[in-house]
Amino acid sequence: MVSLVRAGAYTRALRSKYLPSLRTYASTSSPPKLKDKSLLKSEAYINGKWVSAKSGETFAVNDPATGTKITDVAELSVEETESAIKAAHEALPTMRKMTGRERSNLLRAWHKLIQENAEDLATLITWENGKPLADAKGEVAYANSFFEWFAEEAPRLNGQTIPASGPGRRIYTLREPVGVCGLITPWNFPAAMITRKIAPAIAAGCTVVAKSPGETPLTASALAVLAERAGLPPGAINVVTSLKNTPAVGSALCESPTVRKISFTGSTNVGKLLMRQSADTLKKLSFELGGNAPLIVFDDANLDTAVAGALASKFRSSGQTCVCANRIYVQRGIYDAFVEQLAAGVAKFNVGNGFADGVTHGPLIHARALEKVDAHVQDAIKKGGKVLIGGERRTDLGDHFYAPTVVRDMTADMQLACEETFGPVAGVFPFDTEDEVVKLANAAEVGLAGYFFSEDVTRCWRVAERLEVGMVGVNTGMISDAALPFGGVKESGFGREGSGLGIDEYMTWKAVTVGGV
Ligand SMILES: NC(=O)c1ccc[n+]([C@@H]2O[C@H](COP(=O)([O-])OP(=O)(O)OC[C@H]3O[C@@H](n4cnc5c(N)ncnc54)[C@H](O)[C@@H]3O)[C@@H](O)[C@H]2O)c1
Ligand SMILES: O=CCCC(=O)O
Repeated sequence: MVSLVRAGAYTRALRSKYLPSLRTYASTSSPPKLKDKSLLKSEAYINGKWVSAKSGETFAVNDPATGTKITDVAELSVEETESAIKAAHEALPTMRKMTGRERSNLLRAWHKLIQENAEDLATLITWENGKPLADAKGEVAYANSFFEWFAEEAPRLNGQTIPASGPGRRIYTLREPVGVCGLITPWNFPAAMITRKIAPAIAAGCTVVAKSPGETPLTASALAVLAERAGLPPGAINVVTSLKNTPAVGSALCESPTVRKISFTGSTNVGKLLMRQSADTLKKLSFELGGNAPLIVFDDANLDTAVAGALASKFRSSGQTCVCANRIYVQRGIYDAFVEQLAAGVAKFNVGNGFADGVTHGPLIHARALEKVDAHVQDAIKKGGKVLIGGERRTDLGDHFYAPTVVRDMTADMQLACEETFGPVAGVFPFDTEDEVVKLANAAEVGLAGYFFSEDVTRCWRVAERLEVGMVGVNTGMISDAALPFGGVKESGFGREGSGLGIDEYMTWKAVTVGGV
């Protein structure tokens, strides 16, 4: 409590220092408008048709900034998921028969439509997810870059010729689409998480049943409207919407013998469940799961670069990305200067409704997310952490807002050290030596992203190799790129999305041996 009281005074001091740029916004009053209203869909998309649930059931999609309902969306059942799987299966020969160039052209047409409708797509993202409109526009561009990237990959699905071990035989390989793919994605990037899967699947010649996130289904459905306009054949892309029925829909996808591949982005616990459910049909799997990224600042770092990197990585989407820095380790020689400058950077944030001008950070997705964030902050305070800024709910803005927070004097026994917060809390831990911090960084069960800041080139090589993660940012807090092989190690899952590797997740290698040559 004492440290919170002090934090309040400190926050006020920082705020008054930066007041000219510090504004907060209450909820905007009128609902957002789309230029093309037909992009707002309440139905699911199966076999080229927009369908309601046979049961008539729906679920509400709410604006996390205001709590108001945007619309009701069809709550699909297992039976309807099975009809989507059937449609995808029937569309498979059409997609397989196309040349890579033809599939590339479909992706290009879709890419062009996304560009043309970028503003509406960004509006939908901000509306259902809450992130600031500028970030939502950035997400649309990022999401669309996967169409461009995999449109370029589709015509180049080359196999190999391999010299055989004995005489008279020749070996060559064919790369073939794996088949019907079940895609399950989360709410934090309503566009990019789904395009990162659909684009390589279509490029490879697969068909898909995408289960859109229950919290944010509207962006995925708008993308399906554009897929239809781009000329994707019926059944090639199916979008199943559900909230309450999500576990049943998920197991229908995992247990179906027709579905040959599951690609999932979400938490490690749900990933483990889906892996168990997929075991009986031995599916190909790609899992992009939870992270708990370490961000390390060595004494020899450039302080400004390190602070900018930490602010960008930690507070992107209000801390709700799987690659957000979660544990910030700072060497003792630079510790006090770093935490001061980090808190000063946070004081410049504008928290509010993502549609309001100048807002840099929006709400969290739902009440559960806020509870976890607050529990991590309270636990840190109880164990000796000192809140420099934030540390409280912003009930003045709405039910889902949490003040961006910096806590210093963090220790390894705190919850935030062991669990992904998935919210706007920067917990800063002091350390003394490189060996010590590498050990701390690698102590997590997960290993998705890791970051460090140092101007010593030999250290840069060494630490990049020592971190047990799938992706490392050296002197940068921003790593996301369609060109990057995105994925983790340990309990962050397996498989890579984007890059030259991403398409292989949707293909199989067939080896052909020709005898009597
Ligand atoms: N590695 C990555 O690329 C990546 C990206 C985004 C989020 N994540 C992780 O996701 C987590 C945050 O999202 P969350 O808490 O909503 O995760 P979550 O696993 O609870 O839900 C993610 C999505 O999975 C689906 N889902 C949930 N339960 C399911 C079930 N029983 N069967 C089938 N599908 C189910 C839902 O559509 C949901 O939107 C964090 O751990 C974060 O690190 C990872
Ligand atoms: O949240 C996970 C994905 C974030 C990204 O692709 O940058």
